[in-house]
Amino acid sequence: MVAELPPAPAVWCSDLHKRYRRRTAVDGVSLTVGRGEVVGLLGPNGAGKTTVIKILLGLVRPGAGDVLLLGRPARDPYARARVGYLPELFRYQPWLTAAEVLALHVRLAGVAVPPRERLECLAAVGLADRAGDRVGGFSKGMQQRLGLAVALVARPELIVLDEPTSALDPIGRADVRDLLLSLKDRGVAVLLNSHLIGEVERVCDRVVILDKGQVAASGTLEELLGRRELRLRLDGVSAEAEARLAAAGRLTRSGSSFTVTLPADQDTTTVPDLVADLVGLGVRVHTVEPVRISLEERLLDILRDGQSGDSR
Ligand SMILES: Nc1ncnc2c1ncn2[C@@H]1O[C@H](COP(=O)(O)OP(=O)(O)OP(=O)(O)O)[C@@H](O)[C@H]1O
Repeated sequence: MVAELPPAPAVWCSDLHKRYRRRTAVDGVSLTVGRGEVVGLLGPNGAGKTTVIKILLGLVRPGAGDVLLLGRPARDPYARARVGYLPELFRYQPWLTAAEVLALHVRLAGVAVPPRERLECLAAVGLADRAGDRVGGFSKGMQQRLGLAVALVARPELIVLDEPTSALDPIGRADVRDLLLSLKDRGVAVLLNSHLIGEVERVCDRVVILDKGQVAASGTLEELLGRRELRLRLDGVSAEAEARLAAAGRLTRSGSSFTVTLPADQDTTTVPDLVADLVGLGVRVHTVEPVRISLEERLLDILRDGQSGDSR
């Protein structure tokens, strides 16, 4: 009976609060990260993202609220051993080699990870040829790559990454994106705090937007970005074809340019069906361009709305 229960979410927290003296850092945050889900935490400087992460990991004690990691209290050693963490401010023992740092973290996690697998982990973050070099001689970006390897090495079920690409060059950022996608494929849950919205938009299943210590919005990208527009450039549009376009969604026209605002419940066949019908009605279709509001635009809208309604 128990075996049939679905596994507990990777992260579950409810109504977290944290004050530093008179400053409220976190003000009633609840969120979950499902198994194998990649969730992005977004928000302006000082929104409370790092504080939430530290509460989740048991590094900061909340004033109120409950946390479960992998179904267990955050301080439970079982849960801790299965969580990989890259802190925002990272520093590793400068006198150790990269391989020794990983060996140390594997020992701390109490997991048997053979040296070959540890090397693969260094290779995954682009440090294969630096395994024997001391960390003290690493650039900042290389130390951040090592931090990612530390977060990955003990076969975690959940990885929490606080600004994992802040020191990385564009190739490093692309590597991290690929890494996150491969973790997702392996069913590892990821909580990602990043200011790089494009990065979040590419890899995250869901996004939680924090502002002034509260959840300002959350949902899948579809839910948050909502309606999609389709821009078409067409010739030979009869009244019947125009009616077909209008049936697909709200229609505006400027000469040969048509814009259809598609409803939220459209599926993968909506656009190809529309194009096939238009061609069938004798329309010549020059371009079909789906346009979606970007996460950055949506984030700015949400934060500006919060400011205009703000009395604090
Ligand atoms: N150790 C601390 N002592 C006092 N205040 C703190 C401490 N840590 C965080 N704060 C305050 O809590 C608030 C939230 O900070 P936090 O670091 O969680 O924000 P953040 O969203 O991660 O910001 P950023 O994007 O700049 O990293 C800020 O007002 C900050 O000044």
